[in-house]
This record gives sequence, structure tokens and C-alpha cells, in this order.
Amino acid sequence: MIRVEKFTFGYKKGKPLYRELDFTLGSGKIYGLLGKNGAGKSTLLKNLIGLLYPTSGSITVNGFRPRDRKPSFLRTVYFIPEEVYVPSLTIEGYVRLFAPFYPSFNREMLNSYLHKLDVQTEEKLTKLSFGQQKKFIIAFALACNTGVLIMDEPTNGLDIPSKKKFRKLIASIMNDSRTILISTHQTRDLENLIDQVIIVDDGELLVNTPVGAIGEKLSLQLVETDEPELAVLYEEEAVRGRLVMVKNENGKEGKISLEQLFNATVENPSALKSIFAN
Ligand SMILES: Nc1ncnc2c1ncn2[C@@H]1O[C@H](COP(=O)(O)OP(=O)(O)OP(=O)(O)O)[C@@H](O)[C@H]1O
Repeated sequence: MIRVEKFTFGYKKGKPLYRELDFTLGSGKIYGLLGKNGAGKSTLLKNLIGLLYPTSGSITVNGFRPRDRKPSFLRTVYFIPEEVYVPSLTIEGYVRLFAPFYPSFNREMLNSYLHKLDVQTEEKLTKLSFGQQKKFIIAFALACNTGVLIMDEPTNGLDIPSKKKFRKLIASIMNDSRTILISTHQTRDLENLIDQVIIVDDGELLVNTPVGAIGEKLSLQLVETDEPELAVLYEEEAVRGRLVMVKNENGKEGKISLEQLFNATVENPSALKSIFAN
């Protein structure tokens, strides 16, 4: 369980990047964190694992204050940064050095995940390509079996088949006691994987909703002519006219992609915030 209360953070005094954010992330769910470039996704993730500290407000992760960086906390979380770093070691050497920090690390699981992600090598990790290094770190992170797993842009640098394997693997290791938070720009990489979507923009948390509830709140309509009475939140070209997103008032559920939700949110932040607040 991750609890964030009145979280305010800024790199410079008097210039907060986040202002009084409140949210809770429960166990047994995969959360997707979306936001424009520079919105502060990495900054938020780093605060959750104690690499940065809130200016004010509080964060607790499984009852620990991340900023204290207690060993008993660190063994329960794994953070994969956007740019991974691997030392000049073989897989064996890496496991000998880093696995002891994680009491639930499982070597058989690591072998299986490496096999599934197509990373097998006797060579030093530094000889692997960037994508292979990233896949190694993902496999290692999953094999650590931490209750909280936080990934910053994990699919960046992965080829198309690897993205699919990544999704399959994450879905397969999910259980009721785990909390997984993934930040991404690549909304299509997370489609059908995440349970709940969080969108941050301009220091605020605008949307925090189960993916299944998006179609209850918003709907898409195909329009051929201008319809001024429609309160359009977002629109895109379609083969026979325009596809417009409006507040769902008729109760009929439709399918809205994460990309469409994200585009609508950054184009109409206050409207979307208010729709998802209720
Ligand atoms: N160490 C730092 N010192 C000062 N400002 C920083 C630092 N790191 C990030 N920032 C600024 O904070 C803001 C948020 O950055 P952050 O990297 O968290 O955004 P992001 O949403 O992860 O971006 P992207 O999608 O481009 O990776 C940006 O304006 C960035 O310039």
C-alpha cells in the first residue's frame, strides 16, 4: 500500500512541481502513470522510493517512510529507472552481488524470466545491447519478488516482440499482495495490462481511475457535421467525419483507449479532472 498525503515537491524553493497531491495505491493492482514530458513522473517515482524527499506532506510505502531508506524498507521495493545501469559483471556475478539484498529473490524465477524475455548470455552484462540490459534488469527485478515494483518507462528501448513479452510477464507475476506502478508515454504498451490509470499534469493529479470506469464517464461519438450543442472534450479525424469525446450522459459504455483519455486530459485538464473527481 502506497499512501501519499498533501505531497508537495519542488526542485527549487518557491517553485513547486507538485502541490498537495493525495492518493492511495492498493495491493493487487497494476497502476499506469501518464503525463507529458516534464510533467514530473520520474520525480514522483523517485519520491516514492526515497531518492527524493517531499518538500511537505507525507509518503508511506507499506508503512515505511521512503526517505528514511531503511534496509527493511529497501528489501520490499524495486525501482527500475528509465536509464538502467549494469556493472561489468556476468549474470552470475550480478546475482551474487545484488540478490542477497532481497530475501525473496528466486533464482529459478530469474532463469525462467530471462528465458521468456530472450536474454541468455555467459558474457558480461556490459556487452549486451541497451534493450537486452533493460530486459535483464526487468527479469532480475521480478525475481526479487518485492511487494512494490516501480518502473519508469520500462518499455523504452524494447523491440515490439519484447514489449509483448513484457506485458505477458507482468500480467503473469501479478498477485494480490503486489503493487506495481509503471510510468510511460507509450500508452499502447500498457493497454490491456493496467488496472488503474493516473494522469499528472501541471503539478496536479487530474485522473486516478480504474480503466474499466473510463467508458462509464466518457463516450465517443461519430459526427459528420458541426454540432455546437455538444461539449466536446477531444476530437480526432475519422473515416466518415470526426470522432468526438464527450461526457457520458446516457449510461451506455463505449471503448476509449488510454491514448484518447490522455489526449483529452491534457487538452482539457479542468474538465477531465472534474469528471473523474465525481
Ligand atoms: N535534478 C533536477 N533538478 C532540477 N530540475 C529537475 C531535476 N530533474 C528534473 N527536473 C525538472 O522537473 C520537471 C519534471 O521532470 P521529470 O523528469 O520528473 O518529468 P517526467 O514526467 O518524468 O518527464 P519525461 O516524460 O520527459 O521523462 C522537469 O521540468 C525537469 O526539468
